[in-house]
Amino acid sequence: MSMTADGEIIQFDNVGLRYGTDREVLSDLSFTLFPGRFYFLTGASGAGKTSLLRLLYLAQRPSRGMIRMFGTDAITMPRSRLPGLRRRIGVVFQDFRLIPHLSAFDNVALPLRVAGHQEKDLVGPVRDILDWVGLSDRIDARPPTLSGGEQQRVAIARAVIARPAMLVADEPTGNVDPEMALKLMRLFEMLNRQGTTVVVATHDLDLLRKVPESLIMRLDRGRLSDPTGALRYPPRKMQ
Ligand SMILES: Nc1ncnc2c1ncn2[C@@H]1O[C@H](COP(=O)(O)OP(=O)(O)OP(=O)(O)O)[C@@H](O)[C@H]1O
Repeated sequence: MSMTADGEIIQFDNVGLRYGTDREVLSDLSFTLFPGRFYFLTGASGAGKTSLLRLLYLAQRPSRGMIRMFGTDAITMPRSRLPGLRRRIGVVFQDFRLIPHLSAFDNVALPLRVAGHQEKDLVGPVRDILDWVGLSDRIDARPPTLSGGEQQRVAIARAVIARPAMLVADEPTGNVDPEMALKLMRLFEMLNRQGTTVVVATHDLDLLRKVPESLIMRLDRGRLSDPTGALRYPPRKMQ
């Protein structure tokens, strides 16, 4: 049974974001994300997708409004709680952001080492997850020697090695070919079926059709709409 099986995982209430003194790039965002669901965030370039994801993975504070995450008020909580909360969120970027001089193994092991896991305890899980993304024969390879699709699979393995409750991906298929994009979506779907809440930002509308059970959030110049009712969808019954 997942720790987050009940209630909401994330709640935004009247959230706004401006950078410096410019106009707001996100306005009046009120929505709830429920555990175990698969969300797409769509919208034109500049609509604010990356900004919203940065709020979701706690890389950015909003200028106004309330954000609750995993039952904690993310705005008023002491800063010392931030790392603990962040550890429950895995992040995948369009440009992979792997550490080039570390092997695939060491890139994936990093979150566990940072969290203080013993070497003897992490070798098995890291090998298993690299096997799961289909890279058991590239464990010692450094990122610059891997293809885009291989690098993105290392990045996905790194994002989920610590078993996050939520996986956030910002245009994860932007730098891979359509066939690999489909494979990556299948990995996200598999994680979702195991209970991970998934949020994928993309402007690729074809991708949305690849995950029929997904819920769609649309950003238009910083404002959200929900063509499929994603924002008020009830939690899926846990089996
Ligand atoms: N650090 C920043 N400082 C100032 N303005 C920013 C900053 N980051 C983003 N913006 C502005 O905020 C708006 C939304 O940008 P954001 O990157 O969130 O959109 P996006 O939907 O992800 O776009 P894209 O698909 O092109 O990446 C844009 O007008 C952008 O110029």
